[in-house]
Amino acid sequence: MSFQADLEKLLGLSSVNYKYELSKTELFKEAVANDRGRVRRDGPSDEQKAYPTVLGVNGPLVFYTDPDCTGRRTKDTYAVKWPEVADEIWFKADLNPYDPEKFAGLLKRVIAHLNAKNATLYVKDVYMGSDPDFAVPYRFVGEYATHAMFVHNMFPKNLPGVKDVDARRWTMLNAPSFVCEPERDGCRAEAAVVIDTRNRICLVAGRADYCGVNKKTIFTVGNYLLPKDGRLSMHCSANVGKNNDAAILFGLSGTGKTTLSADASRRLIGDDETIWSDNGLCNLEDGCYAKLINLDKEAEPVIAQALSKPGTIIENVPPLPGKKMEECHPDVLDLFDDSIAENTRFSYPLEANPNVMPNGRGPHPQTIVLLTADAFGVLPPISILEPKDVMYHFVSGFTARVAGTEVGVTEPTPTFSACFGGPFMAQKPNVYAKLLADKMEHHKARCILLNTGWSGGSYGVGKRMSLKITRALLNAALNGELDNVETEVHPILKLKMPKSCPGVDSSILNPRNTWANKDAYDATAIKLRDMFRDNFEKKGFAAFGIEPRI
Ligand SMILES: Nc1ncnc2c1ncn2[C@@H]1O[C@H](COP(=O)(O)OP(=O)(O)O)[C@@H](O)[C@H]1O
Ligand SMILES: C=C(OP(=O)(O)O)C(=O)O
Ligand SMILES: [Mn+2]
Repeated sequence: MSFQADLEKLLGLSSVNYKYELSKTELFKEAVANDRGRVRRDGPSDEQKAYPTVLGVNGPLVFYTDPDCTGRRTKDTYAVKWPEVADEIWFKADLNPYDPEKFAGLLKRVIAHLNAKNATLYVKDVYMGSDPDFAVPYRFVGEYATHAMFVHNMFPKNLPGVKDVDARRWTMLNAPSFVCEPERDGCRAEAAVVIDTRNRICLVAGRADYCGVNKKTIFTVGNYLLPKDGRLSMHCSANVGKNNDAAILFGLSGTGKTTLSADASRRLIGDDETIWSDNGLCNLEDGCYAKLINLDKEAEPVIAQALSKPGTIIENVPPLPGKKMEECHPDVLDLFDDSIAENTRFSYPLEANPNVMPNGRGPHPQTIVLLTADAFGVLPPISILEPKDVMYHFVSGFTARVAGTEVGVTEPTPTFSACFGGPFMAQKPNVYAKLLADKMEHHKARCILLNTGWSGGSYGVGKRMSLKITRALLNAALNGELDNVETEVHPILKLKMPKSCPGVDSSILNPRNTWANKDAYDATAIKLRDMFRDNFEKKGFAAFGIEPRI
């Protein structure tokens, strides 16, 4: 069936103007010409007037999202509560149930809106995953050329050998010009992101134009589908060392998956979503989506070098004072300016990194890394985990971020997000935990908990661990240099801390040593321990057969 006939049948799109499979150059031109304010309800905002979406000939496409939408709208993310998935899907505050009738009404209204305005829609056919055994056909249909270019950058294309493409395809409809009406549409706000498992549709209705929505939504679908066939889908990055030794790095946003997996001495599999199946590891993507804020070009050379490559997309980074975006070259951007967003981003195709694994695949991992960025500053910089500890920390999914960037805010915000990616885990955490336990048992990987957060005190007193130290700790673990090292057990947090590590001052390995005020350290560690215990109780993890470890 032609894609038009397919979209008419699936969605009822009948009087729209498709731009199908435009090249990146064409999408680039369309984005520059049209994306700025074109489909916004009330025209470009002041920010967008100041920073039009533009670019030079070979530089990046610089895109500014709606100022209120510089990240994912987790509270506005839903899955339709069809009876057949009502018990299976893990509905929660960041994946809410959507009433099936209300969803049918909303979808109809979005389609009527697009038909009425004779919308131009960009269509891209890609795959989630580069292993034809399980790759999920993903059709993007949306109003922004920028989003189509993002999808082109980020996902595998032209994958031979995928079976039943038409029957298995998922379609995203992304319509930022629509405005949801909560009362009528049954949602919370003027925008909603909804997954419909029965019809294999992802709907982005309204202003949710952060590029990341176009990947995280379909990953949530992947996390729903792939475990059904025994494939473990994971919110983790992955890379491979010189001895064909693979590592996976789990972590919530901001903990270092992208940064630490981009290592010139290791080949990258992927920076965000990885499948662990009987075939080994496989990336779901074909690109990276790195944070740009305060990028230290010396400490992060792999990401920095990709900045000068053609065909990349930069999101929400303002130009340096006095620079015009028309000169657009990465050097006119102020990577330290967080006035639009802390979450400034950079999407680049994997081909912009010279050191990647072919076809996004690699062997079974020898090392499992759980990343956390503990802004309380009490977790050890590195801990060696037994399999039972891994399961405990995997379901706990702890990180603590700084509360905000306002002056005077010093209290870290704890987050417990199961499987280090709660919002994207469409099935219940025990499904992923069981698969991880089985695979770990079978492949005997070593495991560490790496704290990329604060040392020498909580946020406001201590400092974030330097990338140099974090990388030295990580490399020592990856090289097996911590396999037989002497350890001590943290008396409160029950974590096994190495007493020495090559290239790292041993005095920092026990975090208590780095705090001037030992009583404050002990009190904060106890507070964090109690948070772990409360979370474990509240979520009922014991019922999954997970042992409490703290
Ligand atoms: N010690 C550290 N380890 C990892 N990242 C660090 C460290 N110190 C600062 N950072 C910064 O923290 C951020 C980590 O974000 P990122 O790698 O994008 O995480 P994720 O991909 O898990 O969301 C980056 O901006 C990085 O520069
Ligand atoms: C793109 C995202 O992932 P991460 O921050 O984990 O890189 C996101 O959370 O929106
Ligand atoms: Mn990332």
